[in-house]
Amino acid sequence: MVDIFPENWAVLLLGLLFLLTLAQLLVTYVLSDSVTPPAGVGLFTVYFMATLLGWIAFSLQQNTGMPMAVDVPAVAAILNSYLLFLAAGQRARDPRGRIALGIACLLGCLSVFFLLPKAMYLTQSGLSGLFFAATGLLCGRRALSKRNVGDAIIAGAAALVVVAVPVAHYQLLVGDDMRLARVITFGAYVWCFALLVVGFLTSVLFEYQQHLSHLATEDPMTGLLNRRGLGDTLRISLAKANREDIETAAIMVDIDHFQNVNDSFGHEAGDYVLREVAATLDRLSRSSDAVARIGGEEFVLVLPDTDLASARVLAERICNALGERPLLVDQQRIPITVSLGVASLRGNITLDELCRESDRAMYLAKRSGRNRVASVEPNTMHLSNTGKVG
Ligand SMILES: Nc1nc2c(ncn2[C@@H]2O[C@H](COP(=O)(O)OP(=O)(O)OP(=O)(O)O)[C@@H](O)[C@H]2O)c(=O)[nH]1
Repeated sequence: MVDIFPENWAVLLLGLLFLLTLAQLLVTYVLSDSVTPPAGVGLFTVYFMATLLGWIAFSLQQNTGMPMAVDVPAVAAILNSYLLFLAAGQRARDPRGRIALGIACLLGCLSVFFLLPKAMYLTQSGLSGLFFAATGLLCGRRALSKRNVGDAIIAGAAALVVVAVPVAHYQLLVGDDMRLARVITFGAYVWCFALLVVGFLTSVLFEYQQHLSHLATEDPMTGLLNRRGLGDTLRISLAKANREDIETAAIMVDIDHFQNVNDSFGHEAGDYVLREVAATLDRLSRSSDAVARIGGEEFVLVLPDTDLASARVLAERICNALGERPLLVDQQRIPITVSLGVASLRGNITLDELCRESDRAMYLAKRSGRNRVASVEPNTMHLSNTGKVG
């Protein structure tokens, strides 16, 4: 037990923790430059830096016997564990408990001026255990909701301290062994800190990887699928449709004279129109349909297990919903209409074929005056007579 007493380990551990913190800071620095920096990255960075300073104060006190007017390491431990709770709350976007635990933290820090060492130790480790328990709850919940293993590691690290504190208190209060109590909490803090660094890095990198895979399959402006995402989403349902000879329909949607919107109202208004159209398509389609933006002002809906007549009904509904009243952007009314092409295929079909056929129908709608629905069946074409002149 002597070997792991703080006096012997502090300097060695300090080096290890310093390296871990450096690695964490490096990754944080790289990721914080991205458009959407990871949630809580600022407070977690402050926590890691502050904890390192706390370790330095601790090893100075232990190894040099430097006299300190107040128990600085104890205050640092209370403040740092509260900081960790704040960082976890920021990452989980859950501010609950900040004020109540903040008051507890303040009282704990002030108690350093009038408590004797034993009572001070119990107060400090008790409060730290409380803040770590709250951190563990926040990160555990986030790990479940986001399915992020990094948050689970952070929760596990916090649980280590939560378990160690009552064991240490027992050794002190029942066994009257202050030295053993301190060894237990010290060991738990060190392992916890190392696990926290690993957990935070894992959590952030895991999230970053998810973000990259979204970027590859999602249109960032509208939040709809992009071409690749559409292919990924439909792989299974198209394979099923081919195997069971089920009909699949597609609706190609193209905004009419969109260039005029950009020229007359500006690109920002144009982007707004794209987002509004995307939202309407998303709202009017079923959850089993796949909606994607596959070009500048071109969208496609793929409707599994849907025949041509049903797909036309949806297309007419979209045409009417978008054309019935102008969009309001910055007090300006922007009238828009769309041309829609509907196709339905069965047999051994591919996404490319569905897009090609619905595109053919959409061009028929454009050529026939826009703001209408046209459909194609193999070798046959139908033009909507419900389209309105915009
Ligand atoms: N604001 C904005 N405009 C875009 C975006 N992508 C493409 N565009 C614009 O969309 C317009 C497409 O113009 P065209 O292909 O000529 O089509 P159109 O003016 O809609 O004419 P028709 O399709 O024939 O009715 C161009 O002006 C592009 O600059 C985008 O992400 N944002």
